[in-house]
Amino acid sequence: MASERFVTQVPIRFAHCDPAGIIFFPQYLVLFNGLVEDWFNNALGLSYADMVQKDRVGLPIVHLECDFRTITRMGETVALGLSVAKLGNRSLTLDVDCTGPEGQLRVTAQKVLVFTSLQTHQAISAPPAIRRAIERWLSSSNPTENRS
Ligand SMILES: CC(C)(COP(=O)(O)OP(=O)(O)OC[C@H]1O[C@@H](n2cnc3c(N)ncnc32)[C@H](O)[C@@H]1OP(=O)(O)O)[C@@H](O)C(=O)NCCC(=O)NCCSC(=O)c1cc(O)c2ccccc2c1O
Repeated sequence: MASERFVTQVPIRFAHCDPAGIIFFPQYLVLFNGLVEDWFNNALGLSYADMVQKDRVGLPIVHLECDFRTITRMGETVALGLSVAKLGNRSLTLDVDCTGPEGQLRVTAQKVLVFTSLQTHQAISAPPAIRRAIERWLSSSNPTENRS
């Protein structure tokens, strides 16, 4: 699939870290979930809150692979990046990563998300408006740097 990429800068705070001042590993998963929300809101032009609260569409994770390569410390600002590996029928596979201020790769991960009905908690086809927005973003020529 196309290699369009969404990037956002995130300050690493006290609450992200263990007593050693190093980011605690589950926090990466929280940050990567926020990255998906930011991608919806700021790159796809879709409100993630509306998807969940109005449309009652869920996007739970069903598969995760993660490599932790270098530590990240409190006080650093890191870049979180996202690209679409595969847009399936009911699933969306995303490659996400975290890089340090000097561009060192800290974490790489691949996650598979599934569109669900929040009424039934069963898988559903990707809603057409979401599919169209992702396809439009994939075919656009400029990588998105989130500046919010
Ligand atoms: C999500 C499920 C209900 C899916 O059930 P099932 O796997 O039976 O569905 P299908 O067989 O139809 O498959 C759909 C689709 O997904 C692909 N797939 C399924 N499993 C995997 C896998 N392990 N690895 C790779 N791919 C998989 C499959 O190939 C199909 O792809 P197509 O593109 O071909 O259609 C069920 O799996 C389930 O309920 N799982 C538990 C999910 C869970 O509890 N996750 C962890 C916590 S939830 C969470 O973190 C979460 C995060 C959010 O951001 C949310 C946002 C909004 C609402 C809720 C959120 C949320 O709960």
